Amino acid sequence: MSYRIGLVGKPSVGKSTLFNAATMNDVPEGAYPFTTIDPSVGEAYVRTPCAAPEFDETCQPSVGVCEDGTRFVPVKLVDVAGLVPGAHEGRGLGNQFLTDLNETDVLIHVVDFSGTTDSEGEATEGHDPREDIDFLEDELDAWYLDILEKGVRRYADKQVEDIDPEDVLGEQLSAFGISPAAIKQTILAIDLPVAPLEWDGAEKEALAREIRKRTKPMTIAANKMDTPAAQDNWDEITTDPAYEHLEFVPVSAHAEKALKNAKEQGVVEYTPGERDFAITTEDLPAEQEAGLEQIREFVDEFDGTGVQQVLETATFDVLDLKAVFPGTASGNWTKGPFRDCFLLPADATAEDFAYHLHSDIGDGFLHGIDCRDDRQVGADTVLDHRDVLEVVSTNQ
Ligand SMILES: Nc1nc2c(ncn2[C@@H]2O[C@H](COP(=O)(O)OP(=O)(O)OP(=O)(O)O)[C@@H](O)[C@H]2O)c(=O)[nH]1
Repeated sequence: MSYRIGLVGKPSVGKSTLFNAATMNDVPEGAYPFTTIDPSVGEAYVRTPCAAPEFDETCQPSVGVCEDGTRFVPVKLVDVAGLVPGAHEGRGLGNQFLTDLNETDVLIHVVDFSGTTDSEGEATEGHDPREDIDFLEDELDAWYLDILEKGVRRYADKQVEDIDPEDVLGEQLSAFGISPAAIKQTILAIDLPVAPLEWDGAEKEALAREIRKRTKPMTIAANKMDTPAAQDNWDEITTDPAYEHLEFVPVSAHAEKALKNAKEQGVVEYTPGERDFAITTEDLPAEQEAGLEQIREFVDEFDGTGVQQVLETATFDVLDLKAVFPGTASGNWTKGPFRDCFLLPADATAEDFAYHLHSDIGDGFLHGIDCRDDRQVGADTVLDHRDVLEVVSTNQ
């Protein structure tokens, strides 16, 4: 399976610019594992240092690319259109928006930090980006609360059946991809009794918010950081204790798009995510050169355009995934070295990895081999980021 990162945000914050910049990659034709039919789903990449050089191998990626020892691992990026602003007028979030949202594993909320778009996406000045951050969180919480309350009512009706509360709530909340066990854990984590009929309004709200945070983790792309107003907002908001629970990444989607365009024209050499690029043409029009020099100042100050960085924050920090390479301890690569690199949950074990590679392995898993030191690895061993593992099974 491929993880899905959802891009959300009100109109005119730069969602399309970010989506296009992130999915516009010069990956060789045919390397795509799927063809894009839905224009709102694209392939983006997250970077991880390739393991092949440590093994004196030249990798042959089956998907994505490897540039100068940096592996670009595919993730799906979904432009979740239709965030309806103006909930204060009672409109709330659109149904399609909510349906699409449920298909994502993590969200990047694109926020216009320049404050030049109002809550409806119309041009303005001095709009406080905090309003947009609060709006989305509050709306999502209200949606979760609504479904949680339905679950509590169902539990009240079913009480005579001697059924566990988490099972009833789990069924009601199943679209959010949370198991009954995880619901119980969440209830206990915020010190509530596992007794829904005892919860008051504030307690239900707190639980809905906690379930939302766990099932729809979010990072903020502070976009349009190439403007002075955005930089002032950045200083204020990222030091505001009310927003400590969120990760913020400074982004200029514009700069990334411009660099990718220039790369496509053969005007610059640029590896996505790098804090530098080289102009390779001598007779650039003065205007374009000045534009690129402005971008150079930005990427130097902010350590890149932020587009790669926000994808990687969502993947590795917020969703807490790790990249694992299938390997061979003997050095006999039947299909070419280091073809694959997979993203797995933080708690994935050697056995989980075996199932990921061979869904038909059944109970044939014997053990793994850590290819760096040839050590045998048991089924329950939790893997580390960038492990290189051979799977040994009875099927071989
Ligand atoms: N200064 C600056 N402007 C940007 C940046 N990214 C996007 N913009 C501008 O913001 C405006 C809106 O960008 P879009 O990408 O169309 O925004 P959107 O969120 O997709 O808007 P909708 O399609 O209406 O949902 C355009 O004028 C962009 O050029 C950025 O990083 N910096």
